[in-house]
Amino acid sequence: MAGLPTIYYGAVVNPQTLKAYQALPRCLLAVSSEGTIDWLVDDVEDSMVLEVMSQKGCVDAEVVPLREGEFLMPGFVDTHTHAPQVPNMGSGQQYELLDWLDNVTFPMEANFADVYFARETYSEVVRRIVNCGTTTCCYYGTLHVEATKILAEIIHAKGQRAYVGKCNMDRNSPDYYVEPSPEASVAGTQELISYIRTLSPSPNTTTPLVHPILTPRFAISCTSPLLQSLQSLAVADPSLAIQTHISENPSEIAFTLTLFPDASSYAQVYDSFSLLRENTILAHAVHLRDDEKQLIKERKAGISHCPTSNFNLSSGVAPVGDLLDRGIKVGLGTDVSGGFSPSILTAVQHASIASKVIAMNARDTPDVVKDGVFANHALTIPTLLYLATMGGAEVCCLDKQIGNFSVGKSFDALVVNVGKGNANPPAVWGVPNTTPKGDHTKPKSKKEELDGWLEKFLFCGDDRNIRRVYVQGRLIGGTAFSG
Ligand SMILES: Nc1nc2[nH]cnc2c(=O)[nH]1
Ligand SMILES: [Zn+2]
Repeated sequence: MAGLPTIYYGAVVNPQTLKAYQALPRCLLAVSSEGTIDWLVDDVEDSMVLEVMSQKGCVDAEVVPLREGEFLMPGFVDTHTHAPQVPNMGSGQQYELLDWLDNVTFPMEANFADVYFARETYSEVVRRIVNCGTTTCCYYGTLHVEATKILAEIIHAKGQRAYVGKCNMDRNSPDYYVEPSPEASVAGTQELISYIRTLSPSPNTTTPLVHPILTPRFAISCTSPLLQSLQSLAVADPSLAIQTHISENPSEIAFTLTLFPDASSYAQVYDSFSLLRENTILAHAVHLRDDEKQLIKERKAGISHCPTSNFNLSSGVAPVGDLLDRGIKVGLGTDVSGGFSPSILTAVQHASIASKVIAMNARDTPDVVKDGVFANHALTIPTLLYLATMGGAEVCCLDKQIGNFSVGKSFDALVVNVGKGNANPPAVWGVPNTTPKGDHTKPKSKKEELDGWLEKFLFCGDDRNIRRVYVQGRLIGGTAFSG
C-alpha cells in the first residue's frame, strides 16, 4: 500500500512555457511515497493548511515548511557535460576547439584507463554536479568501458537522473587515446548499454533513473564503418538516445566536410547514418546553416546550448532565439571543461549574455529583420528558466516525467535559499522594486518578491543557495544534505 505523501508548504516557482512561469508564494505541494507529484494547491494561508490537507485526505502527512527566503523550483537539466573533464575546469582557455582537444582534453581523458583514478574522480564529480542543483545530467564518459561503468554506478548509487555514454572515437585522436577499430568501439558500447540496463531502479520507483546513450564523440573522431555500426544499434532500438557535437567551431566544420565529401552539410553527415532523430541531443549548433536547422527541426532532434563553453573556447554565439522561433527544442549544457563551471546557473547567466550580444548586434545593424519572437532579442527570465528546466527535459525526451511541477511528474526539485544564512550575500540583499515607472517605495506583493528572488538566484546564485536537491522525491544533495 502506498504510504502517506510528504507536503511541502511555501513558495514555489513552476515553469510553464518559454514565456511564462507560475510564482506561487503560498503553495501546498504533495509528493507521493513513490516520489511523484500528487497535487498542488496555491494561495493557502497558514490557517488553512490543515483544512486543505483534510480535504485531500492526508491530515497525518508530514508537512515540510519552507522558511522565509526559500522557494521550491524544478531541478536543473544539464543536457551536455563531460564527467572526465571536470578536473580540467579552468584550464586551457587560450585554445580553440581542435587544439584544446589535443593539448588539454585528450591527455586528461586518457587517465581514465586507470579505474582507481576513475572511481575517486567520478565520485567527487557527481557529488559536485548534484550539489549544483542538476537533477538530470547527460554525461559523456571517456572511451573506456570500465571507467564509464563506474561513472554510471556512482550516479546510480547517488540517485541522480542521467544519461551516460562512452565516447566512440576510432580516428583523428592521439595514438594513446583512440579505439583500435570500429568493432572494438561498438562492442564496448554494447557492453556498457547492457551494464547500465542491469542497474536496478532507485529505491522508491520502478523506473530506472540512469539510461545508456550512444555517444559518437563527433563526426571527426568516427570512421564511416563506426557510424554505420552505431546506425545499426540505433535503428534496432529506437528508445536508445544519442548525443554528439555539431557545428561548434569553424575549423571543426571545415575538417568535417573534408572527411565526408559526399555530405551536403555537417547535420547531413549524422542524418545519413540515421543518427538525427527525436532522442538525439546535439551540443552547440553555433554555426548551422538554415537548411541544417530545417533538417534538425524535421527530425525533431534537440539542441544543447552551451554558452559558457562557446565563449571560453571562442567558438561563437549560438542563435538560440532563432532556433526557438523555428520550434527546435533547446536546453542548456555546461559542457565542462569547454565550459569552466559545472553549474547550470552559469549557463543561464551566459545564455542571457549571449542573447544580448546577438540583440546588440541586431540593434546596431540596420538591415537585420527583427520580426522573430525570440531571435535578436535578449532572453527573458521565463525563457531562461524554461531552458534550464523544461527545455532540457524536452531535449532529453523526459518532458512527460520532469521539468516542472505538473501533477503526475516526478518530484525532481530544489529548495533554493536566498534568505538568511546562505553564505552568498548578493543573493540576500533584498529585491529592489524595478517595475518601470512603478512606485519604488511601494512594498512588493509576495508574488513580486518571489519573482525578484528567482531573478537574483539565476543571476547571482550558486551552490551555496541550494539547500536541498531531490530526485524522484529522494533527498540526494544540497547544503542541508549530510549523506
Ligand atoms: N566542447 C567540446 N567539443 C567537442 N567536440 C568533440 N569533443 C569535444 C569535447 O570534448 N568538448
Ligand atoms: Zn562537449
